[in-house]
Amino acid sequence: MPASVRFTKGHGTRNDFVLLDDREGTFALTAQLAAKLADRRSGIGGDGVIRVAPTRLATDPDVRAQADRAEWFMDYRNADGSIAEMCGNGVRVFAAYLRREGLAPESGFGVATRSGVKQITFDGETVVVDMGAWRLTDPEHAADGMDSLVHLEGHEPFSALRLDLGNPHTVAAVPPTVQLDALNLTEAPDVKPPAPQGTNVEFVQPLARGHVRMRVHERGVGETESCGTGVCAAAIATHLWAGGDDQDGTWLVDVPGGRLRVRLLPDNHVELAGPAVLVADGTITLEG
Ligand SMILES: N[C@@H](CCC[C@H](N)C(=O)O)C(=O)O
Repeated sequence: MPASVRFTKGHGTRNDFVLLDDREGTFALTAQLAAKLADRRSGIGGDGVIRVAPTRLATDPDVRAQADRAEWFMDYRNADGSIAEMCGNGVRVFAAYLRREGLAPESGFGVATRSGVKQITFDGETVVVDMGAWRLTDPEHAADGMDSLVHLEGHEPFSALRLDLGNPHTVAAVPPTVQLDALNLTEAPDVKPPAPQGTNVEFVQPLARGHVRMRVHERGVGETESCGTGVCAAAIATHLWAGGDDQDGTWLVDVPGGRLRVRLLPDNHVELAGPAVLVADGTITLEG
C-alpha cells in the first residue's frame, strides 16, 4: 500500500464522497479504510468512499470484463465500509473527477461499476448518466405496484415497492396526510418482507405532475440528503403507481440536498442528470 494517496472530497446534491486516486491500481479499498476515511470526526468525512482505479486491474472478474468498454472502475463503499453495487450521485462525482483530471474524453465515456458499465455524457456542468436497466425485485408480487410494507414508529405502515437499480431499493408511498419532513429516519426503517442484502428505503410524496419529493435512509449509511439510485427508484415507482402513462417520462425529484432529473427511457433504462461538485483536494497518508 502506498504511503500517501491523493484524495478529493466531492458531492452530488450533498450526498458526499471521498475519492481516492488510485490510477495505478496499487492498493485495496478495505472496509476498515473506507469506514475510517468516511468518519466525520476522525476522518475526512463522507457518505461513501470511492477508489478511482483502472478497470483492467480489478480483482473481480465481472468488473475486469468491462475493461473494453470502460477504462475506469468506480470501486464504491458505504460509510460503514460495506460494498454497494452502484451509486448514482457517486458516479457523477467520479465522472466530474475523470473530466477534471483529463482522464476521460469530454464527449462521454463508460464507467465500470459492480452493476455494469454506466454511460456518461455532460450537458455543461450537469452530468448525465444512463443508469442501465431497472427491474422489479419481485415481479410476481408487485401486480398492483406494491409488494412490501415499511414500518416507522408512530406511523401506520407505508405501502411500498421494491426495485433493483443495480442496488436494492424499497420505495414507500407517503400519504398527503403525513408530513414528510417530520418522519424520524434516525434508525433504519423496518421493511417487510425483510431484504436479505439490506435495502435503501425511499419515502416519496407527489408534488405535481412529474414532480415528487423524497427522503431516504441509505443502506450502510443512515439518512442522507440525496441518493441518485434512490431518486431513480422513486420516479419509477411513482410512474408505475400513476398507471405508467401520466407524464412524458421526465421526472423532477426534490431531495433535502437539491433537485435531480430522471428520464424513463425505452427498454427500462433510466437516466439520471444532476450536479457534481469537487470541493477540496489533499493527500492522506495510509498506514501499511
Ligand atoms: N448514495 C448512492 C447509493 C449508495 C449505495 C447505497 N447506500 C447502497 O448500499 O446500495 C446513490 O447516490 O445512488
